[in-house]
Amino acid sequence: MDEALKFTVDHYFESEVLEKLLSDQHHRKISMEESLRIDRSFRHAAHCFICAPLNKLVLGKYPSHASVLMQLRFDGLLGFPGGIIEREEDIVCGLNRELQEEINLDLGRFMVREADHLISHVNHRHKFVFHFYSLPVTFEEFRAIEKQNLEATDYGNETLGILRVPLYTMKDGYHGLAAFLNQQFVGNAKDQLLYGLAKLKILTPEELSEAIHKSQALKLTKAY
Ligand SMILES: O=c1[nH]cnc2c1ncn2[C@H]1C[C@H](O)[C@@H](COP(=O)(O)OP(=O)(O)O)O1
Repeated sequence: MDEALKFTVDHYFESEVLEKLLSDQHHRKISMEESLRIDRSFRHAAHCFICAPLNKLVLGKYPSHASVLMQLRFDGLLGFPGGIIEREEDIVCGLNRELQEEINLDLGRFMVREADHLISHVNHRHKFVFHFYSLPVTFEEFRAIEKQNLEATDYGNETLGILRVPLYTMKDGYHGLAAFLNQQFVGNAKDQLLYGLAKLKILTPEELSEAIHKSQALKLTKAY
């Protein structure tokens, strides 16, 4: 990523304005190096932002430029596929193992690598470090990943199905991404979603700010 964009994205996520909007104040950004030196009483978990480029008019009129995969968990919350890393396990190995278990990712074809790391957060209250990675694929590959999900070991138990994040905005300025942001997310998954969308240049910081503001301003008035 070029330095100018990196500054924009990081600056955006560290700005006081966004800090007030982020859903969970208990997650503090931490570098991968620092997280690996953290007290052994902390657990590590890793989750993955699987995305593909897309040029589609949803419902024939709302432009959408990417597909991003999330899942409905056993507890009714939305999150990304991934999970807890075993004590002696390498983080990327553990993440690939979890992806195989949760969404039946074909590891012969797709594999998350260390270079795909996006951001990590530490939560001192729960003694957890959360690592977030990306897996950019083509749209055809994304479709193949979606189709294989039904055969996952965890499907119907820990995970209740995958979904595509609505990245479009409908005529009323709310339904689509802004409304989606009012769903219930596990941990800091909502902030990870916003971060992934910005870092992979799927949406601009301005588009994200707009969606966040609309999600909060119109939450009560737009319910069906
Ligand atoms: O998508 C997520 N983003 C951030 N944190 C998440 C996400 N999904 C779950 N979590 C949290 C919840 C727990 O504190 C840990 C581990 O949960 P989970 O992924 O359910 O772990 P297992 O599959 O049981 O290994 O991460």
